[in-house]
Amino acid sequence: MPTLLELEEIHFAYPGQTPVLRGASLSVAAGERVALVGPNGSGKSTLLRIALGLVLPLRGRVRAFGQERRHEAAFHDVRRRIGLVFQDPDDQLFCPTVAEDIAFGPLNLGRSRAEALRLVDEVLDRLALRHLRDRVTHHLSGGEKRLITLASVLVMDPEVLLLDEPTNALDPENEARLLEILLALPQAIVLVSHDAAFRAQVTSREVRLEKGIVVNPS
Ligand SMILES: Nc1ncnc2c1ncn2[C@@H]1O[C@H](COP(=O)(O)OP(=O)(O)OP(=O)(O)O)[C@@H](O)[C@H]1O
Repeated sequence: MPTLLELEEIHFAYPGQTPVLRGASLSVAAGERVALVGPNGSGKSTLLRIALGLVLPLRGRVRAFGQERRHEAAFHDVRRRIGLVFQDPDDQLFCPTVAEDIAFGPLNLGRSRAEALRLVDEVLDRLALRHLRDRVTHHLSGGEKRLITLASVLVMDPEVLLLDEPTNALDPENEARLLEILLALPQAIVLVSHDAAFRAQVTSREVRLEKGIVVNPS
């Protein structure tokens, strides 16, 4: 299977802080399901953000879909093809209504309003969330927001899904539904989750971020 995403020897420090990543490497092949684990604050979310160019590494290389990506412009294509479900839905949802939030990506890609709204309805039906379509986004519950962030990513039909604690705030029924949805998807997945049972069901390989580098558990 072709390698879709390759992070090589990534070094990163937030301004004024000790380095969080000190040579972390991770590669993801088409269709692969990888769990990224590690203690709180070990840099898992940071590594996902680096994959999309939301923060730029101090050293190291990001290769996506066969090309090295260094500058903001080179990441636009990456963000269309790799979808990140943020740990905090409030970082992702910013439109007045659910439908507008989900339509934002397709509209941004130049789809017509009618076409974007058709895609919104399609993804909401797929996730059994049609009843939330016209709700005010910031009035949704934590779990509902999380499911809508997933919808806003799936509507773009990305080739790779990066999921940062996707089960946070989900009740058992919605967690089971999320699991069913993920298992039915063809995409490669990188899953950050502290929930070992959920990881075991979704992923087939586990890597650990420890002291700034990715190690494979023995
Ligand atoms: N925007 C930021 N500015 C400064 N420091 C940050 C910022 N974002 C994260 N950090 C710090 O960088 C470190 C790594 O954070 P990160 O969120 O990547 O860890 P994580 O492994 O995803 O943690 P968790 O398991 O708690 O979600 C932490 O010490 C965090 O406090």
